[in-house]
Amino acid sequence: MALLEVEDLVVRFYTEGGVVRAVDGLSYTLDRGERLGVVGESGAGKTAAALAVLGLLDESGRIEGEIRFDGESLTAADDDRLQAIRGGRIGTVFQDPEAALNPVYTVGEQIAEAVRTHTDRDGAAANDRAVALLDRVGIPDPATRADQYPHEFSGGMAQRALVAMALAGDPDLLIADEPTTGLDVTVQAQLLELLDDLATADLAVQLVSHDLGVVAEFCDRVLVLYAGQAVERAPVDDLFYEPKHPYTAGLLRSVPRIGDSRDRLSALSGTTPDLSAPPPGCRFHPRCPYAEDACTKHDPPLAATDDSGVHRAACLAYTGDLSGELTFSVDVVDDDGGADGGDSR
Ligand SMILES: Nc1ncnc2c1ncn2[C@@H]1O[C@H](COP(=O)(O)OP(=O)(O)OP(=O)(O)O)[C@@H](O)[C@H]1O
Repeated sequence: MALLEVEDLVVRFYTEGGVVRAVDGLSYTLDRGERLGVVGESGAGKTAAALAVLGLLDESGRIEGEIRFDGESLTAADDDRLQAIRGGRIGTVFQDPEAALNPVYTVGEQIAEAVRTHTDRDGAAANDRAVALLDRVGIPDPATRADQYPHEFSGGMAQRALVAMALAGDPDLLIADEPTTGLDVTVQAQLLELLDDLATADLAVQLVSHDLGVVAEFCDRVLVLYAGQAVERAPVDDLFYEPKHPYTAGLLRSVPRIGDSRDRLSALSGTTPDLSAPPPGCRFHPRCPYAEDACTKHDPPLAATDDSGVHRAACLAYTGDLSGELTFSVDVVDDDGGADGGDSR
């Protein structure tokens, strides 16, 4: 049984401008110890999907579908139960660590509070555990640091402290939403190294990121979202070296590369559609260079692109309904960081 099972998830926001279907029929699983990257442009529904799993959508958000964690339905769980799981068996790390810490309590107090809430440790044992967790996430002189306030921490240190807090309940799953965004490049790399060190057979990670480089480096499997739907799902190398969906290929071509003077902006033109009135058929068809008449009528399922079925893409090319062929080329980055000549298929 998978650790996390998401089945036909729909997230709707009720706004003055109409009903926004931020996530529309999303299904995926995450195994124990696995690292799943969730990528896509801004507005793809990455955060809404993560918040739905955590039961953290704001009041205008409504969920349909089924979410199971370790066999237990989270969609059927009451608020108390969800709160116990969240921060306990599912840890979270978000962007903007300074905003996530409370300025009036010391960092150690905040981590100790999470330890008290999610374990049976109390008093001095909880404080000791907080210091041990700060040590675990690589904060030097953790006992002194525990007594400091958030404003005394740099952005990178604050993010480490939040990772420590996320570990308070000894989670099986860490949901990290843009955890390195906003940190400077060196600090980003260090934080990724820390996550790499923590994510073992005992800790699965769902990493939400718009940064394809981060995902390529860290994840085992990748889920590509477009306009609230999964358009491609594959093991990380397959996805980056042999994307099967025109949107993924466009995303990869949009990544700027050192020494490459070609106009990358032409790689993916247009923007994410209005999710209160998405285009009919394949949602990507207005931006797709391969679109045919059929694409305006049929919403393609996430179909197998090979015999094994592990690499799936939602494109009519894989249901036999496209008369043309997909022949996109994708530059891959070789080990020394340069782009090679392109890999035409
Ligand atoms: N609280 C909300 N109320 C109304 N609409 C929302 C709300 N939160 C998200 N949305 C809408 O849902 C859609 C998906 O948003 P979401 O934040 O999940 O995208 P994302 O892929 O995480 O993008 P980003 O990278 O910008 O965070 C967008 O159209 C967004 O405007």
